[in-house]
Amino acid sequence: MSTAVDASVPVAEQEDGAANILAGKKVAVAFVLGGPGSGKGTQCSNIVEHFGFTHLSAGELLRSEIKSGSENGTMIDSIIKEGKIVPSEITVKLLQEAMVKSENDKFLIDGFPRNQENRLSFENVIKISPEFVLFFDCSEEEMVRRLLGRNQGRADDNIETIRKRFRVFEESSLPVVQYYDSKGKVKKINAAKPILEVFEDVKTIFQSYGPKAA
Ligand SMILES: Nc1ncnc2c1ncn2[C@@H]1O[C@H](COP(=O)(O)OP(=O)(O)O)[C@@H](O)[C@H]1O
Ligand SMILES: Nc1ccn([C@@H]2O[C@H](COP(=O)(O)OP(=O)(O)O)[C@@H](O)[C@H]2O)c(=O)n1
Ligand SMILES: [Mg+2]
Repeated sequence: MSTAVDASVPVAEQEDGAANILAGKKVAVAFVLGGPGSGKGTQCSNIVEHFGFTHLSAGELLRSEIKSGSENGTMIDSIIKEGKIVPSEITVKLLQEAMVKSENDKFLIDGFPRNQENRLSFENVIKISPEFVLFFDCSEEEMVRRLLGRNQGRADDNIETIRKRFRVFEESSLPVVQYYDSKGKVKKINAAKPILEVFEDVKTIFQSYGPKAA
């Protein structure tokens, strides 16, 4: 995979690999990872309210793509129903479009990167390193309970697909968390607690992070 600089994007003003330029502006990104049902979306909504980030959920972008009747929709739909991971070029393109369209310069990218291919594709195409990675740690038993009670009409919130998603999470997503941990970028949160208590810990991270995230 090429790591060459894309000439259409201004040369990045790297600050410790963290801030970067997207369509001419400096952009800060936090990745939000954790198993299915760990509370990523719930906490992202709270972070948006308190810290002014734009929330981009990779899963939501893919579900909108299905609904829009795009030519990839049928393929994405069957991958999600199998609990597998959609090819990175599709997901990264959707994220890139959403970031370019946004007026904001601070993004929470939720449910991404879900495997090493996702991570490398984002690095190569968008060329932004995350400021940090929030990792929501929760037991499978609790995550199953939450997913079966979520009631959002999702085609993948059934016990058969949930089991598959847990295996994909262990095999493909945890290595991404380990990769960022080796770079000292992971902020691990105990996500088994009630929503407001989890948010207290999330707040501490964003508050101590400094002006860019405040
Ligand atoms: N800390 C928590 N305790 C109990 N239920 C929670 C908690 N966080 C989220 N939930 C609920 O669990 C379900 C899954 O949460 P969600 O934020 O969609 O998780 P994810 O995006 O990680 O799959 C939702 O119904 C949500 O209201
Ligand atoms: N980076 C991503 C994110 C989601 N997805 C797909 O979308 C599904 C739902 O993702 P999600 O983030 O909305 O799911 P939750 O972890 O929030 O329950 C995943 O199980 C994958 O099939 C993907 O292929 N690649
Ligand atoms: Mg979610």
